[in-house]
Amino acid sequence: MSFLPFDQQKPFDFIAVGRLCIDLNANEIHRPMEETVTFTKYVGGSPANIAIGMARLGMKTGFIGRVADDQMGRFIVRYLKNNGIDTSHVITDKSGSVTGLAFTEIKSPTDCSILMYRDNVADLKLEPNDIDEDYIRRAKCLLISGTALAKSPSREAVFLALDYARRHGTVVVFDLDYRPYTWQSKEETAIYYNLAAEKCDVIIGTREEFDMMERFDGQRRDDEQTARKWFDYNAKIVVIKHGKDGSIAYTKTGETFVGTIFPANIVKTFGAGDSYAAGFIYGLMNDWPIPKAMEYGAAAASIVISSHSCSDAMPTLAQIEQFIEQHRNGSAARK
Ligand SMILES: Nc1ncnc2c1ncn2[C@@H]1O[C@H](COP(=O)(O)OP(=O)(O)O)[C@@H](O)[C@H]1O
Ligand SMILES: O=C(O)C[C@@H](O)[C@H](O)C(=O)COP(=O)(O)O
Repeated sequence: MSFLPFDQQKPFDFIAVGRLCIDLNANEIHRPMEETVTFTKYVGGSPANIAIGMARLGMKTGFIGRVADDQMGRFIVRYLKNNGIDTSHVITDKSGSVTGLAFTEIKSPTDCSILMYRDNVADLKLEPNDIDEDYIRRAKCLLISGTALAKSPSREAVFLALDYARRHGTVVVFDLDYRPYTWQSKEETAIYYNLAAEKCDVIIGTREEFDMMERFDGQRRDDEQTARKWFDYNAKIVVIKHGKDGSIAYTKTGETFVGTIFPANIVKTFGAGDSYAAGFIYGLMNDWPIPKAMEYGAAAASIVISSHSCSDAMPTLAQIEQFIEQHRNGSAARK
């Protein structure tokens, strides 16, 4: 059964809007940042990672965003192009902004953190004028990520993209992607996340991210109550991720699907959510049953957390299928 109206006539499968950054992942793992001296540079930023994941899975993918007018910005654009991603709407910001950097600290397979350098970053300079209505009209699916709502003018640009998507029947997926350090206040964060979520068809987030959105609601919701809230707006599917405890998906039509995980030789925990999103959205776009989409998301996540990078480790379809085959009895999504 089809949950979402992906318009097969549209030439682009997937367009992401928002953050294009750099990850600098510690080479000397299992030690604190203070003792780390070398890093490997990768393209990063949650929506960039998801777009790369979708392109690796064979989807015709584009990106709307701003990069700094520097070597890092050019590195990002080149990497996207090399991965077959359309960069016609990736704008070089000329205001003197810089590329956002995420230094990743890998203290142990379960104790990882990210040190972000995000002052005056190019990605948050995205303007409403950068949002091309026709480009969004030509996409089956638009991905927005919450961090792009943290500041103007990027915030207004995202809301405009949302309006264009709704006007033209482009399915909108919201990856909550909550990064506290990008925001000024808890109130502001919850307000803008909720305003955006009202307009989205699919909402994907961790329990903690949904808790942040519900902070001022005066009631504590369980996963099902959280999902139901969004079905009164535009959502058809809500996915709540629980790290190593898997994920749970709810549909507006009343189904619940529990997704378990695959084994992983964990190098670091970040990248799980982005790779899960790519595998899951790919499945939705192919009209698969939701448990199968969740299985591909979980497999992609295990592959990425078993690797050093997020973007560069995004698997192809063949890699996911081979991985699932190898771990056939290790995971299942059940109704
Ligand atoms: N330790 C783990 N082992 C195997 N799979 C994991 C592990 N942690 C996360 N995953 C997979 O990645 C998905 C998303 O992870 P989660 O940590 O909840 O998201 P995020 O990275 O956005 O915080 C999970 O639902 C699960 O499928
Ligand atoms: O999103 C960023 O700016 C950093 C990412 O590239 C990073 O590697 C990461 O945190 C991935 O996020 P996750 O998939 O939600 O763990």
